[in-house]
Amino acid sequence: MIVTLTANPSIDRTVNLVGRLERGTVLRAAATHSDPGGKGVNVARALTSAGVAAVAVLPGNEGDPLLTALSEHGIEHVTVATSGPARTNITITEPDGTTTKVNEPGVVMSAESLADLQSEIIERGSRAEWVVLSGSLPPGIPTDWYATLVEALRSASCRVAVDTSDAPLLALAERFPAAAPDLVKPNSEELAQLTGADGQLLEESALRGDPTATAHAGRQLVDRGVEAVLATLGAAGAVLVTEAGAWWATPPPIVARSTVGAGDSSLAGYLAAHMSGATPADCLRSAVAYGSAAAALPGTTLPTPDHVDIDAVTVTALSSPAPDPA
Ligand SMILES: Nc1ncnc2c1ncn2[C@@H]1O[C@H](COP(=O)(O)OP(=O)(O)OP(=O)(O)O)[C@@H](O)[C@H]1O
Ligand SMILES: O=P(O)(O)OC[C@@]1(O)O[C@H](CO)[C@@H](O)[C@@H]1O
Repeated sequence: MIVTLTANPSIDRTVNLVGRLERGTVLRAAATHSDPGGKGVNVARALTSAGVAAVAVLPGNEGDPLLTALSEHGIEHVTVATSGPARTNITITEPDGTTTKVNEPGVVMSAESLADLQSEIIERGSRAEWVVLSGSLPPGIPTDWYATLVEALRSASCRVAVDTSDAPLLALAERFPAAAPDLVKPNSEELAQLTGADGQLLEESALRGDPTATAHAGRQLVDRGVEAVLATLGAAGAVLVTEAGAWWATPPPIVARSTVGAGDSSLAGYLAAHMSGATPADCLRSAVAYGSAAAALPGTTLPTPDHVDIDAVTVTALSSPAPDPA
């Protein structure tokens, strides 16, 4: 069983524009649709479609449209009461595929709801193979909460994966190695936040065929206690770094329609393969296959195994980046 935590879930409202996004004008939408969202929710959705048992833990009150949508999608979920309905995050897509996203801050979480959420995760973590801590933290949650959770889950037998950004990510890294997870899934920007690298350069050099800088940045985190770093690089695929080595996987050519949820699908693909006992290289292959399948789908539509072409992904072993002399 995989338990995902989404402290800041959302309804993802996608608006497909007829033309280009022009600031300060009235724009016409060709179509709109809504999906249940939030990073951990997306991971649980993709895992469920892949036939891997998953439960999404999130704040939410009975009658919240997000919970109704989760039930309609057949996603197992557990909620703790909170102070209001889930936020709505807006995705605006233009006909050429350009995507603009506006995320609300989320519902303020009381100390009581936070304590309930923490107990739920720790209790469920003690019976799970993996706990996945994903996404931003809503107002009311201390920025170092993920660090606290990772440390609290140390005594449980589960593995812990974290996918977050900005202050919660930096607060987690400040408490490495005590709070170093089994897996982190930064994108290029997040890897840059953690290591001081230039995120755009990491992606650009991988796109030109050289992922070495990403492997070196990932190695810095392994040296600080993280067991595996799955660094996703958009169209350039992803790099996996562990103590044992580093690998780069590139996706098949696709027409990207919406990358929203691509990172979450990558994480789900990695975990689904890991649960089946796959090698690190094959976990990476599955991550990139799921990520690129998601990027080819509209809005926050997540891939099912039918969308995923594992064999179309190319995996290359990289010469192992040396440990940081510092
Ligand atoms: N343009 C693209 N072409 C092919 N694959 C892509 C493209 N964009 C993303 N992907 C796939 O999706 C994975 C995750 O993408 P990315 O690095 O953008 O994650 P992210 O920033 O975490 O995504 P999210 O928007 O979900 O937060 C990549 O590793 C790759 O497999
Ligand atoms: O605001 P956060 O928590 O950082 O990200 C939330 C979000 O953008 O992440 C998912 C895609 O990864 C979407 O479903 C959701 O809207």
